[in-house]
Parts: sequence; structure tokens; C-alpha cells
Amino acid sequence: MLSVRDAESTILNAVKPLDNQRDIEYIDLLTANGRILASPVVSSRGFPHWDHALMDGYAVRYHDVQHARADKPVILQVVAEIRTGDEPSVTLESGQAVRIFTGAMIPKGADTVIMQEKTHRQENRVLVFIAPQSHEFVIHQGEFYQAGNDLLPSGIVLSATEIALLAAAGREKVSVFRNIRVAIFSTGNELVTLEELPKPGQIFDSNQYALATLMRQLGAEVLLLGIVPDDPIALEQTIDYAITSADIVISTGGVSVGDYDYIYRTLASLGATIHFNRVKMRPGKPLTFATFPNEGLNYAGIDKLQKLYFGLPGNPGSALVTCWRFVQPAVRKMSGMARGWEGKLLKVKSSSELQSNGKMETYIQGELKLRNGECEFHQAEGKHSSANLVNLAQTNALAILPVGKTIVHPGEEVWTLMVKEF
Ligand SMILES: Nc1nc2c(c(=O)[nH]1)N[C@H]1C(S)=C(S)[C@@H](COP(=O)(O)OP(=O)(O)OC[C@H]3O[C@@H](n4cnc5c(N)ncnc54)[C@H](O)[C@@H]3O)O[C@H]1N2
Ligand code: MOO
Ligand SMILES: [Mg+2]
Repeated sequence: MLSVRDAESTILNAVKPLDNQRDIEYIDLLTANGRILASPVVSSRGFPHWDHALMDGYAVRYHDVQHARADKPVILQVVAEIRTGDEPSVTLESGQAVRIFTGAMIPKGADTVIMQEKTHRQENRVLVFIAPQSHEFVIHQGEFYQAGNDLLPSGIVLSATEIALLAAAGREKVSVFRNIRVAIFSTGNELVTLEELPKPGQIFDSNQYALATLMRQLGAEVLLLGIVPDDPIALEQTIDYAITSADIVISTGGVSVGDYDYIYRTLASLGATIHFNRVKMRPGKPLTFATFPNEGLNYAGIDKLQKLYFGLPGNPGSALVTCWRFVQPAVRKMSGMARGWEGKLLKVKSSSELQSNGKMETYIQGELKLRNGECEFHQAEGKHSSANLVNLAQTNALAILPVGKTIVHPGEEVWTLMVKEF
């Protein structure tokens, strides 16, 4: 059986990122939050654009004021005022000062700004009571960034700070990767939609809701294909449609060894390359991963990518854990993110005793909590079963017990996978 690490590398090796020429959109800056930059942004202006003042005060020549003292102020002639936004028309001569404001351009001849609190104004003269540092409160053109270099690299996720920088560079529109398209369906004769009333033996389909939510959080465009019965023909039709309509297909159920678990057989009959159908982990052992070559598929714009198929186990806990552990990194990589696809792993103290049979890499549901500024893992209190969605509702992290590890004592450190912000 494949280890979790090998399963992960098999998946990530199969993922080809979107193409930075073909798979792009040019969008308004205000709609770019969470999108991934498809090409580096270069600015033709440096940051800051001009030498400017960092304080309200007086622009001076350092040489004139270097010996100023409280008991021996230097007196300068105020020859002009430069308001923020004005282009200076004066050149400062020795013995002169210019009234200046935060953000205003420094006039030629000046090299230093003195805060107005350190001065005293007498009509058109200013008394300077303290010697500044040379170049104090002046920021120079290009000191943050020099024109022509990469201002932002491609492959980064845009958020408020990058969007602000793009605005500062005058970019109204930005080139980003298109959204990944993910098709999702549930399999199982026992499943009903939320509009139906479950008869004895039937349950509502919750997996599509879980997976659609997780995929949308990653910015994917979700195509919900509904509930498919445990029937090879219906499954074949759905999978065939799904792989021509999306970049990634996720199904739940039907991947174990039961007589009505048809996913493996259906994938094989459709000519998929099945990379694995068992992983040494709990929950999630029957996870199935396959790829479909791109030939013969003609969905406009996405026909050249290899399609990925994730057959997640039907148990709600297994479906979520395998999605967090494997599907999310794959989606991030395909989306064009340059790095940081893998889940966020955090080593913390466990406040609970954690147990495993030691045979499988075990993922234990629970919560990361801050206590006295330190992060701790608390095991979820309900019954631990991959069928227990109630337990999962407050889970924000999974503690990971590697193969061979049977117990983690309270106070001992354990690796956790963060699955929700907290
Ligand atoms: N003899 C064996 N039996 C099972 C094994 C095994 O190794 N030998 N593995 C177990 C493991 S581990 C898991 S996980 C499940 C996986 O089963 P399947 O992927 O085949 O899923 P189903 O049989 O279709 O369903 C399992 C379970 O999950 C419920 N389910 C399914 N879909 C949904 C949904 N969309 N929403 C909510 N709940 C769902 C379903 O009703 C079943 O209770 O197999 C074990 N068996
Ligand atoms: O390991 Mo299955 O994935 O019980 O739940
Ligand atoms: Mg089954």
C-alpha cells in the first residue's frame, strides 16, 4: 500500500499548472482578491516616485543647520512653500528654508527636512533649535523599488496589500490565471437531495456540500453533478461528461471493496490511468487517484490539460480528510500558485492523549486553541469515526500520527495539519 508521502508526490507530479499564456484573464483590480498573478508586474516608475518629505516642517540644507542648538538656533529665510502635489519651482540656496508638508517633493538644493516642532516660525524666518541628521525625513526616489525590476512576481496570490501596490503602480487591470473548474458528484443508492425526504436506509448527501465549499474557498469554479446511483452505466456517463467539462473531477463513495463499489472498474473501462486506489492512512484508505489524457477532449480553453480524477471515500470524514490532505494542494498547484501548495503543518503540544493502531498514518480530528499565547491541540470529544460528521463540525486541525506511533501523551508535541483559519 502506498504511503501518504508517495501518494502526495504521485498526485503533485501529475498536476500541470495552468498555462501563463493560454489560461489567463485580464480583470479589474477590484475583483482580483484571491486570484493568482499570471505574469510578473514591472513598473516604469520607481517607488517612491520622487524625493519627498516625511514630515510637515522645513526643507533645508543640512550644511546650514548641522550646528543648531536650543541655546544657539540657526535662523533661515523661508523663501517658498511647497504643498503636497506641487512641483517645486525654487532651488534652495544656503541660508534658506522652504515650508514643506508630508508627501511634498523636495526642492533642488535641499537635502533634509526638519519637523516643525523643532523650529519656531517668525514671519518669513524660521529658527531651527536642533541639528538634524543628514537627509533626515527625506525619502529618496527609488528607495523602495527601482523602476524596471519585478514589482510582483507571477504565481502569487493577490490580497489587499498586493492590490494596493498594483494601484500605486497605476494598474487598473491585472493578468491572472483563470479559475480551475472542478466537477463534483456523490455516488450511492442511499443518498437523497435536501429537497427529498429520506426513507428508512436513506441519508442526505452532505459530501457535495462539503467539497463544493472547500473548492470555492480555493477560488475554483464548481460544477455540481448531483447524486449518481451505484450503477456502472450511470457512473460511466457521469464521469465521461465530468472529465470533458472540468479540469478536476471529485467523486465520493464507491471506492472500497463492496459489490456495489464501481468507481475503479468504471475508471478502468473509460481508459483512465489509475495511479493508486489504496493509501496507508486512516481515514481515507480507499482513496483513488486517476488521470485522463487530454487527447480527444474538446472543452474550449481547457483541452490541453491532463484531467485529474479523485475518487474520495464516501464516509464524510474520509472525504474531508483526503480533500484537505491531497485535493487542495493539487488544486493550488494547478491554479498557478508558484509555491505554498502543500497544507499548513504546525508542530504543537497536544493537551489530549492521542491513539492510533500504528499501522496507518492516522489523522485525528480536533481543535487548535491558543492558551497563554501558545497553540495546543485538543482532540475532538465525540466518537472518533470517519462517519461522524458531528465531531468534524468544530475541527480546525488534524493531528498526524505517523506509521509506528501508537500514542501521544498529553504535553507531548505532535504535527498537525491546519484545515481552517482559527
Ligand atoms: N470489507 C471492507 N469494507 C470496507 C473497507 C475495507 O477495507 N474492507 N474500507 C472501509 C473504509 S476505510 C471506508 S472509508 C469505506 C469507503 O467506502 P466507499 O468509498 O466505497 O463509500 P460507500 O460505500 O459508498 O459509502 C461509505 C459510507 O459513507 C456514506 N456516504 C457515502 N456518500 C455519502 C455522501 N455523499 N454524503 C454522506 N454520506 C455518504 C455511505 O452512506 C456509507 O455509510 O468503506 C469501508 N468498508
Ligand atoms: O479509513 Mo475509511 O477512510 O474508515 O474511513
Ligand atoms: Mg463502499
